[in-house]
Amino acid sequence: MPMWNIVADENMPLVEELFSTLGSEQGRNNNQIKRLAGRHISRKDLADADILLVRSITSVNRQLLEETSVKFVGSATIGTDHVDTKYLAANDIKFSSAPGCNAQGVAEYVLTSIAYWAELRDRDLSEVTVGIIGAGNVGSRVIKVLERLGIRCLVNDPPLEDSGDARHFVSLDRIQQCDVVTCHVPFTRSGQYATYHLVDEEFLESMPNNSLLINSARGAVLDNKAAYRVKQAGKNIDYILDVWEGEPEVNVELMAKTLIATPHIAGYSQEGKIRGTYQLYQAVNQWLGLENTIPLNTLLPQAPKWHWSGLLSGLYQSLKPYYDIQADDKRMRQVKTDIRNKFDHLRKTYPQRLEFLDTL
Ligand SMILES: NC(=O)c1ccc[n+]([C@@H]2O[C@H](COP(=O)([O-])OP(=O)(O)OC[C@H]3O[C@@H](n4cnc5c(N)ncnc54)[C@H](O)[C@@H]3O)[C@@H](O)[C@H]2O)c1
Ligand SMILES: O=C(O)[C@H](O)[C@H](O)COP(=O)(O)O
Repeated sequence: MPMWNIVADENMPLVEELFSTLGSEQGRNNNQIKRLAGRHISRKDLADADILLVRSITSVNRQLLEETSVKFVGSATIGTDHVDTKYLAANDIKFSSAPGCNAQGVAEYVLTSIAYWAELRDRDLSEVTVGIIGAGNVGSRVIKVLERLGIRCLVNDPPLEDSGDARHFVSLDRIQQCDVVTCHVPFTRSGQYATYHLVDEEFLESMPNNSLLINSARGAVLDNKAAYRVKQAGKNIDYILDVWEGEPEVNVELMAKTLIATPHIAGYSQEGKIRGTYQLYQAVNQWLGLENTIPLNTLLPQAPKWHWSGLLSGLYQSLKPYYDIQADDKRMRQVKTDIRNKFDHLRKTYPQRLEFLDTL
């Protein structure tokens, strides 16, 4: 008899290595692990499941979990907008996500994006100001990387500011005036700090000419239709977009107007995915009162690291051997038709990418 019935997204690495013998130190047998495509996990699949491990494409809610035996849900992601946490709490289902797991990958994506834009548009990064919206795990890391290179950053994060965080924050109006704006907020539809369409037509119109907007948070943080309209009306602004409103749908007209377009892979470093699964392994162990017998460092690849030189000129060319963001853009643009159905495939077959910045 298996000890635990586990259903896991097919795109999550190391689930077998970490979960199949979980509990075996207590004399229990192998657990049963069923791998499924995240977008198609159904209530039927979970009838006998104890543990459900998902990524961001599985909507976890009453519709999925009612009348199943699931007692633990883990999401190997930073974002949790696909999970109805209130429903889980009300039904005594333990929930855990993986805060910060792929923050480094996103920070490296943003750094490379800015370096690419600066090279293409002949901008001197020592004279550029970057506005960061959201200074949590990802935003803070972006700030650290940019400031270490001497790039000026301004930060907007009203929830942190209101909580008494001592860092210096600026208003959203001030962020709009920056040369580069990058979004690192969770997706929230309601409440005092809702981020739905936080970057709207008015915001984009207020940005200076020759500026850059990066969205690697969640698609609907940027009003995609407004972004298209603003560009179509002739505004001189560049977009680098990793996330899309209504994924796996992609607004192809907007995509045609982007400098870089990628299929929600900003955080897709190998290490980020491994950390995501590992954080769930830790959470399940804690839930069951078990020790973490497998150390994380035995699972992570040893990647070659980029040398911080402090030199801003030629930055993109020095980063490119470590992360080629143009290749990611090309993969997405090669999809000429029916991108909705090919979006998940692009993500599933994403080439291995390793983190190149050493400890910050
Ligand atoms: N593209 C990707 O591959 C990828 C990878 C990782 C995370 N993400 C997205 O990035 C988001 C941020 O990740 P994180 O780890 O930094 O999350 P986090 O929770 O650590 O930080 C989010 C920050 O945003 C702030 N915030 C909330 N509402 C705000 C508002 N209205 N205006 C300004 N700031 C606001 C919060 O106070 C917090 O400091 C995630 O929720 C996820 O949606 C995307
Ligand atoms: O929130 C996150 O952690 C990221 O958006 C994550 O990389 C999304 O990847 P997915 O779970 O869809 O594979």
